[in-house]
Amino acid sequence: MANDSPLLALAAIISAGVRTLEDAYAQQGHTFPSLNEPFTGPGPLDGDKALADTTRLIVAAAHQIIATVRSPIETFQDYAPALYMTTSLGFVDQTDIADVLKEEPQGLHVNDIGKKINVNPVNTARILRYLASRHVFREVSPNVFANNRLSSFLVKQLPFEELKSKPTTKYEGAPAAAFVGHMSDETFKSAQFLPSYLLNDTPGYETSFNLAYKTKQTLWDWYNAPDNQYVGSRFTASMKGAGDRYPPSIFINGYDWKSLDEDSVVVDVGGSLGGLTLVLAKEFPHLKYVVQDLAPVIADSGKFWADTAPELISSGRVTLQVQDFFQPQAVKEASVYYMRHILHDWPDSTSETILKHLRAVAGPHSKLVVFDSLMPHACPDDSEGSLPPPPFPLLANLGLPVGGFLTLMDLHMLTTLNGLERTFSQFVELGARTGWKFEAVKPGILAAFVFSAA
Ligand SMILES: C[S@@+](CC[C@H](N)C(=O)[O-])C[C@H]1O[C@@H](n2cnc3c(N)ncnc32)[C@H](O)[C@@H]1O
Repeated sequence: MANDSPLLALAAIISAGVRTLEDAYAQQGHTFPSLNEPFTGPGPLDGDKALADTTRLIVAAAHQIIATVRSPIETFQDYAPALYMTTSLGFVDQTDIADVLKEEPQGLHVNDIGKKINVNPVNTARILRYLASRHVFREVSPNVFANNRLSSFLVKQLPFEELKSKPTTKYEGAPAAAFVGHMSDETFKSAQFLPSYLLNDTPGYETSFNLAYKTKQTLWDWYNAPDNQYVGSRFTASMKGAGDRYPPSIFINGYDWKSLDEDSVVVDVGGSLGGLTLVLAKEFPHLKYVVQDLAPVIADSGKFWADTAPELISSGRVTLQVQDFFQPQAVKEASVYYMRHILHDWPDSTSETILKHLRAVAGPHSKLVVFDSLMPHACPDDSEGSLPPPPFPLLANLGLPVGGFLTLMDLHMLTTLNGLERTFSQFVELGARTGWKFEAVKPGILAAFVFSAA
């Protein structure tokens, strides 16, 4: 019986999902994008929610089938040295190889690549072959490499050295490269210290990042130090890329913004450049928005708005404001204080301080809207906001594409900031401890929690 066999059931999920994808593309007169071709921008079906769900099921099943059929030793030979993926991608970022190959659709010999990036060609080939064997780049003939769909995503437009020497220049339009840089540089160094941090081998440090860099500064203060402006800007670009990945419907439907009166004031707490506010301001032009962040970020934000929607600044619809979470909140009795990817950056004690500052100035009708990941358990769970049970025999949190990503982000938060991705009850309890009453949650790839000040 096919469905009694986990392997056959996994294979069936994959083949049914692939059929759905192929049919959907065929109906639109397209073929599914080839891995061999460079990425040329979002495809016509990229925003289709049902197809995104199908893709997640395929990835979950494919990953689980590999874990099932592969011998355990081979799996650990893959998992334990995963650091070489990180370092190889970091090398590509620092040497601009994806940019070098951008104008070379037929590929370039490693001797020529080596000359252009000033690195020994034999070693360059070793890195590129490692990546090509994992579907990043393509070895089109011996020692000749070309961009493919994945590697072309790392094109930056500006060379690494130029980005580095102009601290205010961001990785514009290259969020994947910014993410790779952030992960392969300060994160990679910090993660090595995670076991030591957890075992408290070297007491007195708040995070693995602190231990790695022998600093007492938070990651935020460190980013804002004059010597680290480039890494800080890179992180901001990476954040914007992560934010832009989310379908706007999460934010538009996450709260009943339409119900707010004309000129109601809403505050993007820790809004970075203001990417989320831009989404909301376009959809709900009747509201007044305040984007708050630390001074260097608000300086970058000014440039972002000047480039993208200067009319919203000049009309006073959007205001940019320097505001530290840990100082009394300047905007009193706002209709909504909203925050995306903020609470996961901080441990409970600090998150409480942030929320109490907001509660102290909240009016009786103020709401708090928190957009953050909702951490699912890896086992079945019937708490509010939890995922619907997936098809047999997938992990309850779907493994790699959902639970895998969220647990990765959870460890990333722990490593760099001592933050955490929270479960449903952790969110509700955090609200209750700070005077914010849980009202509703809309689950999804990013959950929207609504709390009231009442
Ligand atoms: C993970 S990012 C999220 C940014 C934005 N909400 C988004 O979703 O794109 C966290 C933001 O918190 C800001 N931040 C960190 N410490 C802060 C503080 N003490 N006061 C105000 N903002 C702070 C950072 O500068 C950064 O922009």
